[in-house]
Amino acid sequence: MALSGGHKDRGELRIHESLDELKTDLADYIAEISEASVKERGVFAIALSGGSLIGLMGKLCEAPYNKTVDWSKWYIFWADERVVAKNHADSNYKLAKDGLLSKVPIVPSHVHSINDSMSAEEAADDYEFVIRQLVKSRVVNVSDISDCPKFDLILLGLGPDGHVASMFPNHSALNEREEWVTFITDSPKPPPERITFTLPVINSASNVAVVVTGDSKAEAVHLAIDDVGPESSLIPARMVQPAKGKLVWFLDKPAASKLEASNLSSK
Ligand SMILES: O=C(O)[C@H](O)[C@@H](O)[C@H](O)[C@H](O)COP(=O)(O)O
Repeated sequence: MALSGGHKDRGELRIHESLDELKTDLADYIAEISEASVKERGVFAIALSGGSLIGLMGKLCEAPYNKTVDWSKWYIFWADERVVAKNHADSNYKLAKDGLLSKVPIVPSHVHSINDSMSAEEAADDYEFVIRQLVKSRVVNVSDISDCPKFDLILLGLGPDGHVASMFPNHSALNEREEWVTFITDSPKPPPERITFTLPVINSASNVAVVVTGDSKAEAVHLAIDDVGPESSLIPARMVQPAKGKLVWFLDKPAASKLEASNLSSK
């Protein structure tokens, strides 16, 4: 790793020399959390996002991870999903299936994608219901400080506008405190209809990783992590603050290029 660092409440920063190095570090990190969760709870509940994340997780399909990870214990969820058919090019489920899930021995019944035959509102309610049943049976752990689900790991990408999952700047979805899963019909990033985990769910996870590459994200990374004053408080990624869990940023050098040096140290 080129640089690492941390910020008092913005988590651990891992800045990588190359995409290859980032991909290896990300695969190691996910494999370690999977192993620890299976040891502690017998299962591993992971929530994915869309975008470049799935490609950056690609090493998990290769040796040694394809053989060493206990795939039979994985339960897959989506932190956000586009409300389109599962075989549509915009589907985050399809992206993950083609890029990851079809290449490793995950149990098909452990893959919890949204119901794609419903409206966005119905799909959000239905997905929350599914998660509630799995919290009851403890496939998904429960938070000890709220009634929220406590996913073992939630993986997020970051948009150039600072969005995470499908929570966009200045959108009312950011204020949702009751629901676990909400919906939007006016996403500024197409397609417009999406469902998304809410901040209470993201911030109840045991581990949250935000995976960001490329210089188009440098300003959003700076606003999400550095102490830059009031304008940054509206950045959705800055609202990712796990209450008791651990937050880690996986960055490449271009994405980290606007970070203040005081948060970093060479490795
Ligand atoms: O469904 C989505 O659109 C995503 O879940 C979204 O939140 C994504 O993670 C970011 O937009 C980053 O996407 P990129 O990594 O492709 O820029």
